[in-house]
Formats: sequence, C-alpha cells, structure tokens
Amino acid sequence: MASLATALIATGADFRNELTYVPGMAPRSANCAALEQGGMQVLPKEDMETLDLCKNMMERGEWPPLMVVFDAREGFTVEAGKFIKDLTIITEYVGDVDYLENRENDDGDSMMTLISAADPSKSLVICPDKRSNIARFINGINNHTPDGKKKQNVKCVRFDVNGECRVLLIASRDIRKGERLYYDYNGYEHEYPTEHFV
Ligand SMILES: C[S@@+](CC[C@H](N)C(=O)[O-])C[C@H]1O[C@@H](n2cnc3c(N)ncnc32)[C@H](O)[C@@H]1O
Repeated sequence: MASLATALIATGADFRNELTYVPGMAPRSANCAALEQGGMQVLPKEDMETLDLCKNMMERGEWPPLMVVFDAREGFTVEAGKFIKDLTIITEYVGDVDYLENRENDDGDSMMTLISAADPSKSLVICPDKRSNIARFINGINNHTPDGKKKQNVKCVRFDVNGECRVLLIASRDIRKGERLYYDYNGYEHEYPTEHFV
C-alpha cells in the first residue's frame, strides 16, 4: 500500500495541481497552443466547463476515486478506488513547464511533451520532478507486446484551452474498481522505451 503523499515524499516533489511557471524556465507566455506543429484540438466549451468544475472540486478537497499503490515491479502505480466511467477526466498532467532544449540531458522518466513546435527552440515539456500531482504516477503500457495495448484504459490528450496547451488523462473505457490505470507513453512521439514494462 502507499498514498499520493508517500509517493510525492519518496520522489522529493511538492503537491501542485496545475502547470507551474518558474523563473529561469519557460514563462507562461511561451505556452501558446498555436505553436503546435499540425495544430492542436480545441477543448470544446462544455468540456472546458467540466474541466473547471473538476479543478474546483479538487480545490475543495473532493478528489477523484484514485489510489496510489506500490508494486515491486512497477514502482508507484495508480488504481481506481471506484468504478470510473468511459471518458471521465482522470487528471491533468502537471509540473514545471520548461523548454525541451533545457531538458535534453534530463534523465527524469516522467517528462511529458507539452508543445512540439516547428521551431524546436519553442518546444515545451512538463517536468513533474519538483512539483506534481497524481498524474506522474500513472504507469504506461508495453508497446511491444500484444497484451500491452489490451491493458490501456486511459488516453493522454493535449488540448488548446483558451490558447494554452493542457495535457489531460481521460478514461478510454469503463474502468472497474481496483483496476490499475495505464496509458500509452508513446501516443504522440515514439521515444519512450517500454520493452521492459510488465
Ligand atoms: C511516469 S513514471 C510512473 C511512476 C513510476 N512507476 C514511479 O514509481 O514513480 C514512469 C516510470 O514508471 C515505471 N513504469 C511505468 N509503467 C510501467 C510498467 N508497465 N511496468 C514496469 N514499470 C513501469 C518505469 O520505471 C517508468 O520509467
């Protein structure tokens, strides 16, 4: 057993539930969804209202039914504490926003692309090593085995929200109580090694 608090302490991170802009890294003005090569889907108005509602509920302490557990082979993982319906917003992927070029030699295993720009100097990543929420503890599928894809029950989608990019993890099917959550770390790029994943 574990908890989000245990997992954050073990990884030396503070809890934050939104993207953070830290002096010396990328400023908020750099997060411009229009920079995404090929464009980025705009979050529909009604989904924006749902996202705001989720965030407000979390601020009030009403959290989604998620549990962090420790597994000897997978490290910290996240399980559904209750049934989760298909298309539910599970969480936003958050952390410090930085330029990809500042992080090219970063050995963190939790970096997430925020913007993949035509001009590489404008590409951004989310780095949850210092500040993060539960998203960084959700594990990934093995892209090299037929069973890998079957495990996937969450999808990772980048949206244009009021002109800024936000990364959401969304249930991709109904999820039973007690099921572990998994998404495809290689949904956009194909650079994350997963051969060794269970
Ligand atoms: C974003 S972190 C996920 C949280 C991580 N399990 C932890 O304890 O902090 C990604 C790392 O988790 C581990 N991981 C993720 N999915 C896995 C899987 N299906 N099997 C084994 N390890 C996995 C790998 O070490 C990977 O580099």
